[in-house]
Amino acid sequence: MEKNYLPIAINIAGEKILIIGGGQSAWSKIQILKRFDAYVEVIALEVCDEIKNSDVPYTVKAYEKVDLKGFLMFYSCTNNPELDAQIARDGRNAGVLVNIHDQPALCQFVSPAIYQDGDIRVAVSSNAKDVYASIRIRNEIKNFLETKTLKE
Ligand SMILES: C[C@@]1(CC(=O)O)C2=NC(=C\c3[nH]c(c(CCC(=O)O)c3CC(=O)O)Cc3[nH]c(c(CC(=O)O)c3CCC(=O)O)/C=C3\N/C(=C\2)[C@@H](CCC(=O)O)[C@]3(C)CC(=O)O)/[C@H]1CCC(=O)O
Ligand SMILES: NC(=O)c1ccc[n+]([C@@H]2O[C@H](COP(=O)([O-])OP(=O)(O)OC[C@H]3O[C@@H](n4cnc5c(N)ncnc54)[C@H](O)[C@@H]3O)[C@@H](O)[C@H]2O)c1
Repeated sequence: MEKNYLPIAINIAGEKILIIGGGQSAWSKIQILKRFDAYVEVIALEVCDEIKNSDVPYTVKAYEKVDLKGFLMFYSCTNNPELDAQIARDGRNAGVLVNIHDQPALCQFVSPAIYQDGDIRVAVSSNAKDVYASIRIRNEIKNFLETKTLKE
């Protein structure tokens, strides 16, 4: 069935979120999740310096299905399509929400482009069809809201 993403706002403060992979894609995700106070853990064969120098706990190991246990959701950033497909299947079987970096066909949820001003959040999604449109429209909304605030 064709994907049809419901945009929701989910509380992740203190929630356990797993990142599989420790490269720059993983680091980008971690920074966003930490802004929203998630409890993030990483497992990866190799971890980049940014993660090593952060306060995010990481384990250097090969992914195993059992690693998913106890997490609300996870992001796979392994850059390995075969492994990602296996991880996506494991996530569904384990009932843990799956995001596979830059592979919307394998995702149960995707991330919108966000504008945040305190408690106000605007999220723009293209149903994972055109991320560049999402970013452009988010920027237009941001400019509109910031100009409006300046005039008030
Ligand atoms: C909004 C944002 C949120 C976030 O990541 O948290 C986000 N991508 C961001 C940045 C970004 N993404 C890409 C670049 C270019 C540079 C690069 O190549 O790295 C940059 C720019 C950058 O990195 O600065 C390329 C890209 N992204 C995806 C694909 C695959 C595909 O489209 O098939 C390709 C290759 C496309 C191609 O063919 O060129 C896929 C996805 N990107 C999504 C979200 C989800 C769909 C959202 C929706 O519904 O519209 C989804 C499905 C991922 C998911 O959520 O699983 C974040 C905004 C940062 C901000 O706020 O400014
Ligand atoms: N935001 C982004 O997405 C972004 C930003 C800047 C640059 N890049 C570039 O895109 C390219 C890809 O980056 P990336 O981070 O997606 O991939 P990467 O290849 O850098 O990292 C993949 C990670 O997955 C881990 N991994 C692989 N197999 C594993 C297994 N079986 N078990 C556990 N861990 C495993 C590796 O150890 C590594 O940490 C790089 O050149 C990067 O510099 C991406």
